[in-house]
Amino acid sequence: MEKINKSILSKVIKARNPESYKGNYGRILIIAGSLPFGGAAILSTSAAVHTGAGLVTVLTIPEKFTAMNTAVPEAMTLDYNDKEEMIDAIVKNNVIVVGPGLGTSPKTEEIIDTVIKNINPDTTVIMDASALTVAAEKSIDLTSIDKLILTPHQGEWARLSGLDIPEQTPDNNLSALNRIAPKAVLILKKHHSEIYSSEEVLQIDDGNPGMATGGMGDTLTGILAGFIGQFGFSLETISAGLYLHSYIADKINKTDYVVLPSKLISKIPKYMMKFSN
Ligand SMILES: NC(=O)C1=CN([C@@H]2O[C@H](COP(=O)(O)OP(=O)(O)OC[C@H]3O[C@@H](n4cnc5c(N)ncnc54)[C@H](OP(=O)(O)O)[C@@H]3O)[C@@H](O)[C@H]2O)[C@@H](O)CC1
Ligand SMILES: Nc1ncnc2c1ncn2[C@@H]1O[C@H](COP(=O)(O)OP(=O)(O)O)[C@@H](O)[C@H]1O
Ligand SMILES: [Mg+2]
Repeated sequence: MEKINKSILSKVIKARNPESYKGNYGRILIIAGSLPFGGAAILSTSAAVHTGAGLVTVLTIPEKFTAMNTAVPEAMTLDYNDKEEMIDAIVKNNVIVVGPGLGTSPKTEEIIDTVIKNINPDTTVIMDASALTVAAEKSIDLTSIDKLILTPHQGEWARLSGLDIPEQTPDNNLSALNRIAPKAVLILKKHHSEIYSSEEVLQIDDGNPGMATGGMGDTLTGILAGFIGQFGFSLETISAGLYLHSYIADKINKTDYVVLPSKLISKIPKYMMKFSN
C-alpha cells in the first residue's frame, strides 16, 4: 500500500491569486447537527471555514442557529426542515458534506434522498457519520453520485460493508467499495487511515491516539470540503486533506495529551500558509 507523505501538502495547497474573490474558493454546504449533536455541525463547519472555503452554508435545525452563529459567524445557516430551502442550497453549492451529528431519525434518510435527487453531476458529496449509518440501514443506492467520498470509522464501515473489523482487509475493502459505490473514494478512518479508490489504495503513517476524541472525524469532513472547494476533486486533494488533519494533530500531540478538534481547527490556516506554493 503506497504511503502518503508530507510532499502532498505543497503539491496541493496553492498560493492565492491576488485578484481572486470568495467565489473562487468553493461553495460548501454542510448538512449536519441535531438536538444532541450540535457540536458535530459546528466542528465540520468551522473546519471548512478555517481551511479557506469561500462560502460555507450549514443546513441544520433552527434550535442550533444561535450556537452555530456564535461559534462560526463566517457561516450562513439554513433550516433543513424547509424542503424548498434545502433543494435550493443543494443545487447552489459545489461541495456537500452530509452526516455529522444528523442522528438516525427518518429525517436523515429524507435528507440523503433529497441530496441524491438534486445534486449537479459535478458536485462532490462527502458522506460521514449518521448518513453512512442510515445509508447502510436503509440500503440506500449510492451508485448514482459521480464524485462521492465516504469517510467511515471502522464501526460505520462494518455497517456499510458487512465486514467485521478483522475482515476489513485491503482486498475485502476494495471489493465491498466496488459493490457499494464503484466510483467513490473511501477513507477508512483508523490508526493509519487508508484511502481506497478504483485508481489506487493509499495510507497515512501519521496520526496519534490523542485524536481518539469526539469530533475528530467531524473536523476531517470540513477540511476535505474546504480542500475540494479550493483545489478541486482529485485523489491528491483528498490525500492532502487527510494528511493535513493528522499532520497538525501530531504537532499538537507533541505537547498535548489529547488533541482537541477545536485546537486543531485553529491551527489549519497557519499550516496551510506554511505549505502553500
Ligand atoms: N460533539 C458532537 O456533536 C459529536 C457528535 N457525534 C455524532 O454522533 C453520531 C454517532 O457517531 P458515533 O461514531 O459516536 O457512534 P456510532 O455511529 O454508533 O459508532 C459507534 C459504534 O461503532 C463501533 N466502532 C468500531 N470501531 C470504531 C471506531 N474506530 N471509532 C468509533 N466507533 C467504532 C463502536 O463500537 P464500541 O465502542 O461499542 O465497541 C460503536 O458500536 C454521529 O452523527 C456523529 O457525527 C460524534 O462525532 C461525536 C461528537
Ligand atoms: N489511535 C488513533 N490513531 C490515529 N488516528 C486516530 C486514532 N483514533 C482516532 N483517530 C482519528 O480520529 C478521527 C476519528 O473519527 P470519528 O470516529 O469519525 O470521530 P467523530 O465521529 O467523533 O468526529 C479519524 O480521522 C481517525 O483516523
Ligand atoms: Mg464520526
